[in-house]
Amino acid sequence: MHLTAENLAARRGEDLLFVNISFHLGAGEALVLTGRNGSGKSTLLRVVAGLLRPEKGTVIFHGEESPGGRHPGEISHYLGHRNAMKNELTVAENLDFWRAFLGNAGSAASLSVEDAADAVGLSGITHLPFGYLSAGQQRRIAFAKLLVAHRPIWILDEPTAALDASADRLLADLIGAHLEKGGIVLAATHQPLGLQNTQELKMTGFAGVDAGIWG
Ligand SMILES: Nc1ncnc2c1ncn2[C@@H]1O[C@H](COP(=O)(O)OP(=O)(O)OP(=O)(O)O)[C@@H](O)[C@H]1O
Repeated sequence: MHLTAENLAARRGEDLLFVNISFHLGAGEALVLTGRNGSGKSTLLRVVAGLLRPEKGTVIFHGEESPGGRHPGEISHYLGHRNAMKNELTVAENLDFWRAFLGNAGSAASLSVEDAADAVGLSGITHLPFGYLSAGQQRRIAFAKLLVAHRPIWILDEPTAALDASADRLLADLIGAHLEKGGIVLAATHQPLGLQNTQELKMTGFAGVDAGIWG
C-alpha cells in the first residue's frame, strides 16, 4: 500500500500557494507538515483529502483492494480544524452517524462507539449531547471518529489543538498504533507528535513560490 503525490500545485485566490510538491508514503509512514500560519498546510491536506482541486499534479493511493489506484480521499479520514459533530446529538449518535456514513474500508476491524470513547479516555459520557463537552473533550471525540470506521489513511489538521498534555500523548499513541498496523498518516502540526518513520515537509506559503523554493 502506498500514497504518491506528484508535482502538486494549488492556487488560493489569484496566486499559486505551492508548486511541485511530491512525496511518497508507504505502509506505516507519516508525513508531517510544518510551517508558519498561512503557509499552506491545510490547503495541501485538503487537496490530498479530495476537498480541494489541485491546480496541477496528481495524488493517488494504491492498496491491496485497489491495485489500479484510487483517489486517497475515498479511503481517508479527514480531521480538520472543526470537529464535524452536531452539538444537539449525543456523542453516541454522532459517532454512530460517522460509522454508518464512512463504512469500513478494507478488512481491518473498527471499534464500537463505547470502545472508541474509552480509547480516547472518555468512556461513560457517550449519552451526553456533544455540545455539553469541553473543547478538549470534543476534540478527543472527534478523534474517536477515526476509530469507529477503519480507513488506511488519516489526514489530520492540527489534531492536538485544544488538548491537554495527557490527551496529546494519548492521541500520539493512537496515531503511532495506526502506523504500526501499516496505516499512513499526514498531519499538519505546530507541536512535535513524537512519531517514528516520519518525513517532514516545511511549507513556505506564497512567498516560497516567488522565491523559487518549490519551483
Ligand atoms: N479561498 C481563499 N482565497 C484566497 N486565499 C485563501 C483562501 N483560502 C485560504 N487562503 C490563503 O491561503 C494561505 C494558506 O492557508 P492555509 O489554511 O492552507 O494555511 P495553514 O498553513 O494551514 O495555516 P494555519 O497554520 O494558520 O492553519 C493563507 O494565506 C490563506 O489566507
